[in-house]
Amino acid sequence: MITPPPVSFGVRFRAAVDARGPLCAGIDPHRSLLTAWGLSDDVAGLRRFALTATEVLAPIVPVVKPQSAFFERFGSRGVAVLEEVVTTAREAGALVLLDVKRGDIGSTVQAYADAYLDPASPLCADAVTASPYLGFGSLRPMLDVAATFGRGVFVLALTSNPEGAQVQRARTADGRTVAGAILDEIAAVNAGASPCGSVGAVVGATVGETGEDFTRVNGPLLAPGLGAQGAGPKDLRRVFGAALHNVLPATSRALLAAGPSRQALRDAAEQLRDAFGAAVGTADAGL
Ligand SMILES: O=C(O)c1cc(=O)[nH]c(=O)n1[C@@H]1O[C@H](COP(=O)(O)O)[C@@H](O)[C@H]1O
Repeated sequence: MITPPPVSFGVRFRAAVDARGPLCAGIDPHRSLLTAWGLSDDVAGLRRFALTATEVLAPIVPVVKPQSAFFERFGSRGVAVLEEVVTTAREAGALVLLDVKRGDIGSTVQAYADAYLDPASPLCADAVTASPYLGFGSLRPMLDVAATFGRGVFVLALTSNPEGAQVQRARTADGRTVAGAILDEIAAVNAGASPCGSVGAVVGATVGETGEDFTRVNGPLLAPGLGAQGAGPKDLRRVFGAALHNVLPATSRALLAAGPSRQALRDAAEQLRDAFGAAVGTADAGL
C-alpha cells in the first residue's frame, strides 16, 4: 500500500489562520507570572499555569508557542509538563510551535529534528524555531525531516531584541545583510509552494523598516515583540508591508497577564486576535 504524502505545514498553517484569525499565543510560564497567578514556583505551579493557559487558548487560536526554557528549568518533570501541553494543544485543534531556537552542526541538528519533528518522539510538535547562525545549510536535516512529516521550521531572521542587529544586519561579502541572505535561503526552499511554504521566518514586530521585501519568503512570518517588548498592531504594516497576509503576530506576557481567570484570558486572546486581524487585513477571516 502506498502511503499518501503528509499535508504540508504551509497548507495547515494557512488553513488554521484563515479559520481562527492571526494570533500565536505564547505559553511562557515566567516565575513572575506564576506568582501573579497565585501559584507556587514549582512543578505543580508550572503544570497548573501551563495547562490552564493551554486549555483556554488552544481551542481558539491557530497556533500556540510554548517556550521550552520555562519548562526545562524544572528538569525532567518540567519537560513532562511540556509534553502534556503539546498533546493538549494539538487535541484542541491548535498547531504547536515549539520554541526551542535550536541550531548546531548538521549531524546534531538531525537529532534535534528527531526530537521535535518526528512523530515517533514524545515531544513532537507541528513546528519548531531554529537558529541559522551556524550557517543556513546546517539546518538542512531539520528541513528534510519537517518536509517528510508535514512539519514546519521557523528560522530566526531579524529577531525582536535590539542586540540581534549586531549579527543580523551585518553585511556579507556580496553586500546583502546576513538577515537578507537568510531570507533568500528561506525563499529558495519555499519557492513555488502554494498557498505558502513550510519554512517560516521570524521577524520581530519591533524591527522597524528594514528595506526587505518579505513577500519573497512565501512562508509564515512569525512576528514576536508585541506587547511586553513594546511593539503594537500598528507596527506590523510598517515592518511587513505587502507581506502582511502571511504574518502571524505572537505575544506571550501581554496575553498571559490577563489570567488566572479563564474568562479574562479568553477575552484578552479574542481582543488581541481582533486587533491583529484588523492590522494584517484579515479581520473578517473566520472571526
Ligand atoms: O522565536 C521567538 O519566538 C522569538 C523570537 C524573537 O525574535 N523574539 C522573541 O521574543 N521570541 C520569543 O517570543 C516570546 C516573546 O514573549 P513576550 O515578550 O512576553 O511577548 C518569547 O518566548 C521569546 O523567546
